[in-house]
Amino acid sequence: MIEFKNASKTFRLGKREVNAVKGVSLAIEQGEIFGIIGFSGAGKSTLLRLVNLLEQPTSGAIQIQGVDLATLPKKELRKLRRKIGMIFQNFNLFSSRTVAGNVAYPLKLAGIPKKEINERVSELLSFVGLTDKANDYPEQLSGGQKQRVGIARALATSPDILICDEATSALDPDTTSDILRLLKKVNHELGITVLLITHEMHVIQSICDRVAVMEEGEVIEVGSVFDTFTNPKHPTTKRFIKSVENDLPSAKLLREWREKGGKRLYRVTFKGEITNAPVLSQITQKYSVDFNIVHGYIRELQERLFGNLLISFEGNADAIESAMIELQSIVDVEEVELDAG
Ligand SMILES: Nc1ncnc2c1ncn2[C@@H]1O[C@H](COP(=O)(O)OP(=O)(O)OP(=O)(O)O)[C@@H](O)[C@H]1O
Repeated sequence: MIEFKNASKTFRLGKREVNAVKGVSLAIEQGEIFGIIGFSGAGKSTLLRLVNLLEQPTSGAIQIQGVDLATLPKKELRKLRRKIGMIFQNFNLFSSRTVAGNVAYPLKLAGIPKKEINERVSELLSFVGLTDKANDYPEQLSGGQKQRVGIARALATSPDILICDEATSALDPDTTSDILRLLKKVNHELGITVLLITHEMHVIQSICDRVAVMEEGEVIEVGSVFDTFTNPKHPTTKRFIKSVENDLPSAKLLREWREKGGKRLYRVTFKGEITNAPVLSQITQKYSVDFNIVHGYIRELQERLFGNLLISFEGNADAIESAMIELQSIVDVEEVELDAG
């Protein structure tokens, strides 16, 4: 539905060129929540700004529902922009307008009659849970409430797409969760495609269906959130995942484990149904081997389970090897490289 076709954007600063977006090809499907993650300067904001032509691509194209934005006459482009709502990290509300006034603004611009505007505004404020704040001014609101106004305003013209530019980065963790829940509701109940950028992996983990990882203007990895979390390919993706999933014990815990005689550690990963099966106990019993879970977690990602456990085995070396071979035929097992320390 939103398609980047080999899109690039180069900024010229005097003699210097900044290649903010380099040959990005991505297709974002209608109705999905798609996240773009990257460190500061990776090119995320620039990529977003190409979607509503706030920036023109230097080369390549951006298509929405098959229409190349660059070919649209001004009037058509204005019409299309109304179908793309946008929310921002710093909310961008009009401080001189009330909550209702902010939400009404895009409807006024679109020339909607006053009575209709009033009805739509109260419907939107009820949707975002701010009915009682209609006559307040932005400065009287908390950050989370301001973002709710931003969302109501972005939804006013019934967009097909909602673009979120670091929408939760200025909010505390609880408020972030509330806003992410609201974005999920926007997607589920209104069928709106949500395209968000963030530098926080937990945002991707909590609401996205798919994720693209950006670095130095390029998309270096793209896939479902489940696949990306359970099988990240690029080192940068791995770094992002480490920020939410600590998959190694601390040096202190490892030292204690070694002091108790621990030598070899294996990472066993379970995906989906198998997470609920007693695989470990059955196989270790069969070969009379003991096992000890040193570290790990089991998570629900996109309604599927994913387990990542660090395990040490005790018993006869041949029996451990046989158990390991059988285990490897069912789940992923790899020995963890431990530094000498
Ligand atoms: N209007 C501009 N003129 C010149 N350079 C720009 C402009 N906008 C962005 N850049 C440069 O393009 C690169 C990508 O910036 P961009 O803001 O898209 O990254 P980002 O991933 O969104 O980072 P952040 O999270 O810090 O906003 C950076 O090097 C930035 O300095």
